[in-house]
Amino acid sequence: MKLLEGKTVLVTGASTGIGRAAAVGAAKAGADVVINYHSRDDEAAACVAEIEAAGQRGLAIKGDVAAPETATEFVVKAVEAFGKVDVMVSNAGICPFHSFLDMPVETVQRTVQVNLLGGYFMCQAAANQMVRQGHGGALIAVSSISALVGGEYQTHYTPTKAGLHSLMQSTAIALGKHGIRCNSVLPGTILTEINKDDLADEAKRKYMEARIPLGRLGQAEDLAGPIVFLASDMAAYVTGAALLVDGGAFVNLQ
Ligand SMILES: NC(=O)C1=CN([C@@H]2O[C@H](COP(=O)(O)OP(=O)(O)OC[C@H]3O[C@@H](n4cnc5c(N)ncnc54)[C@H](O)[C@@H]3O)[C@@H](O)[C@H]2O)C=CC1
Ligand SMILES: C[C@H](O)[C@@H]1OC(=O)[C@H](O)[C@@H]1O
Repeated sequence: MKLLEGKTVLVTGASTGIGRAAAVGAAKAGADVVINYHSRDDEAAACVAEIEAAGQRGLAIKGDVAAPETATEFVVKAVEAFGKVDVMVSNAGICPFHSFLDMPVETVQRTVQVNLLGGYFMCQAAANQMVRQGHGGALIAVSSISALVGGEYQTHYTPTKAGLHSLMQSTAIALGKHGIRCNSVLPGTILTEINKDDLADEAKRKYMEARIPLGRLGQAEDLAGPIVFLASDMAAYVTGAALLVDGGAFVNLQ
């Protein structure tokens, strides 16, 4: 029996990067998968094709996670299509690198709305559905190593990642009585579109690589296993936890 057989997994921001790897990983582990995506119809369709190639049902629903109604609609459409929601992977996020002293108000507001409030509304909508269903579930937030450390050009971003980590701790308490487990993954530096421009700087990329005991930057697929694990019954007694997936970067002080 596959780890996620019989489960319906929802993933936000899944047309690219970590979200897509999580969606495809969940399908390979036997889940039907519904993805949220913001704008890239072609990439969303390609993700659904990968889910179907793994032998599972897939569905893509467009929407901006910053709008609370997107979360309600996402869950309603997932239930209409596949009957239930067992897992919510709240992954959608942005990181427009910018210096602190002249940070535009709109950049701060949008980053908080997408990363933190988007995650909040998605997890809340999924949890309400899970409570109605009455057989538990799992919420997984894609937080970051940046929940634990700072970034000079990420003063608007790192608080949202700390916020998601904190959200999973509080929802673990609020939802434990309903059998809903709440955990976060804390990726290190993973090569995706979100940091393509930042890591185009060869010196920065080499510096980041040199800080990682496992000797390489991460790939989106490195997150699939940890997310599938936390979604699965193998993690039945894991809640309120945060799993670093960073090649050892966080512990590498000297
Ligand atoms: N790449 C990295 O080094 C790390 C990434 N993360 C987090 O992982 C998550 C995924 O990012 P990546 O896969 O790295 O980059 P990515 O840019 O490939 O993925 C982000 C996804 O979120 C979607 N998205 C953005 N705004 C949205 C909105 N308003 N509504 C719906 N979807 C929206 C994008 O369309 C994209 O598919 C983000 O939350 C990011 O903060 C965390 C730690 C490290
Ligand atoms: C986008 C950044 O490269 C990435 O985002 C994170 O959360 C990591 O800590 C990296 O800074």
